[in-house]
Amino acid sequence: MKLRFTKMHGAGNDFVVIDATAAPLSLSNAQLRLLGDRRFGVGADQILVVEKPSRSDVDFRYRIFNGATGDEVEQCGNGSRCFVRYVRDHGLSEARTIRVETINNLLELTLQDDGRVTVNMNTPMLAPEQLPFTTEGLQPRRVGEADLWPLALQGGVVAEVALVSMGNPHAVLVVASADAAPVADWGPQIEAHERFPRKVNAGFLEVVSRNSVRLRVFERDAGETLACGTGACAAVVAGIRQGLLDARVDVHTRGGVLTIEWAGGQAPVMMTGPAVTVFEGEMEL
Ligand SMILES: N[C@H](CCC[C@H](N)C(=O)O)C(=O)O
Repeated sequence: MKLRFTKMHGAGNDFVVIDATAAPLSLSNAQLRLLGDRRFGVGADQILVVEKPSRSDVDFRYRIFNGATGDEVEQCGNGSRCFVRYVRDHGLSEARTIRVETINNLLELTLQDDGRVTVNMNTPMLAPEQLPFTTEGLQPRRVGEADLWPLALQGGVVAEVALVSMGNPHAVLVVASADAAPVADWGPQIEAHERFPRKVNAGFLEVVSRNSVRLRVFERDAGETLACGTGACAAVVAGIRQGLLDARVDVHTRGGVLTIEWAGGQAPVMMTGPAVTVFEGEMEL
């Protein structure tokens, strides 16, 4: 089958985007992994499939698959911004604000005049069972409003993590230096830790000031990406709850800057950042 696709990125987190609004598309796990493969396929952190919505009060539905495993996931912040650029550039919508459903959420996204996209990422979920995370036998350490959970890693190392779900699960560690953080060593251990039955995205957060942070994320089923949108949201929520950050924070990732705003409590997390089309292509699948 010949498949048309668009290659995009949001702050260096890259995607293959496919239009399935005209006809349903069912890609096998092997086909999804081939699309994501950086040697034998197109190469991308995630594959995004744009579909017609399942309900009348929403404009589109979009599905997200991690490129390395072909597994479907609940949420993708950088991907949601690229989704908006995609539907506008491909004439699928003229609207400036678009409502889109994912497998477990409903997002409202707005294309800004400067070309960036603002996404209402909804209220963060903070209960361990919402990630899920198994807590038995563990006692968290309270810092501000946040519970920091001790994760036993190899070599007697204990990593204290704050837990935040943005629809997908995140474990956030505060570190002295993002550049020097042991992302390659601790990232996979946290990602696959037995207390996360559905694995987890691991964020390494360096607080530069109350309005500026540096962040690296070892993503679930993707490894370290240049940016992680839901990871940036989770990190800012974790930092605010620990009393380290104000309500509006610039998150400096290796691929670019995302601006995250959260007023606390049940307020939604608002994420603003870039969405770039790199090229259009076609692949025999
Ligand atoms: N690896 C993530 C999905 C992609 C999230 C990330 N690319 C973003 O921008 O939020 C997970 O398995 O939950």
